[in-house]
Amino acid sequence: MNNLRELIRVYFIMGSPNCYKEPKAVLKEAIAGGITLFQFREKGDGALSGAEKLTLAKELQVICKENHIPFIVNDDIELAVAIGADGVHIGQEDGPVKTVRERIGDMTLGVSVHSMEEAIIALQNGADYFGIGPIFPTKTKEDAKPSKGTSLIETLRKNGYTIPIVGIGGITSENAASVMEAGADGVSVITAISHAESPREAAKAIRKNVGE
Ligand SMILES: Cc1ncsc1CCOP(=O)(O)O
Ligand SMILES: C=C1C=NC(C)=NC1=N
Ligand SMILES: [Mg+2]
Repeated sequence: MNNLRELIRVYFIMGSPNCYKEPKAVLKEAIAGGITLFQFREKGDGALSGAEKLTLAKELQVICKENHIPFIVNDDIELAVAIGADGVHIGQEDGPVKTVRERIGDMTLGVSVHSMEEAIIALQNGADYFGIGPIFPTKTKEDAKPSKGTSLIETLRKNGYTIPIVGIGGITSENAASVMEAGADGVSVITAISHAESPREAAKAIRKNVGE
């Protein structure tokens, strides 16, 4: 994916457990509201698996394709390769970055990092962007580490790391600007959009506050 730094500006992440309404409808509304990138993250209580997960992934991928929004898959490398996703996002527990990079070729590779050490190793092994968080408290990821604010983003930038960075965790239209001011290139959001009365209005409000 080219111009990844711009693409991660309003990075919506969602799976069926995060939606009150039909996931397809939520995604269409979020796209109408101005998200710039989408990640399919089918995880947590009630998450689909097997054929149902594959079907939903393909349905959401079609919606993204029709709207020229790149489609990223969380965790499930084999799914990403099988459907020709634009990229994958992995956490520290999803295996060595090097192994994943060898498996996916030049697909975009996002890595969650929680420390300078993890960031340096991920960068050396081929990460294209970092997901850093939780920035603010979140209930969405039950095994999330404690929220640590924007300190790691600021430290990376102070030390001259220019890799694209997206903040994640408890981000809303109210606090999104502070994540950008800390040096992030974008914000990743799940429930502020997926639980909104109007996902379109929620995405629009976030987009407005992170700059066009
Ligand atoms: C996947 C993930 N990683 C760190 S926090 C988080 C959940 C973010 O969800 P929300 O935007 O609803 O706080
Ligand atoms: C845990 C995560 C952190 N960051 C991003 C962008 N996606 C994730 N799934
Ligand atoms: Mg993971």
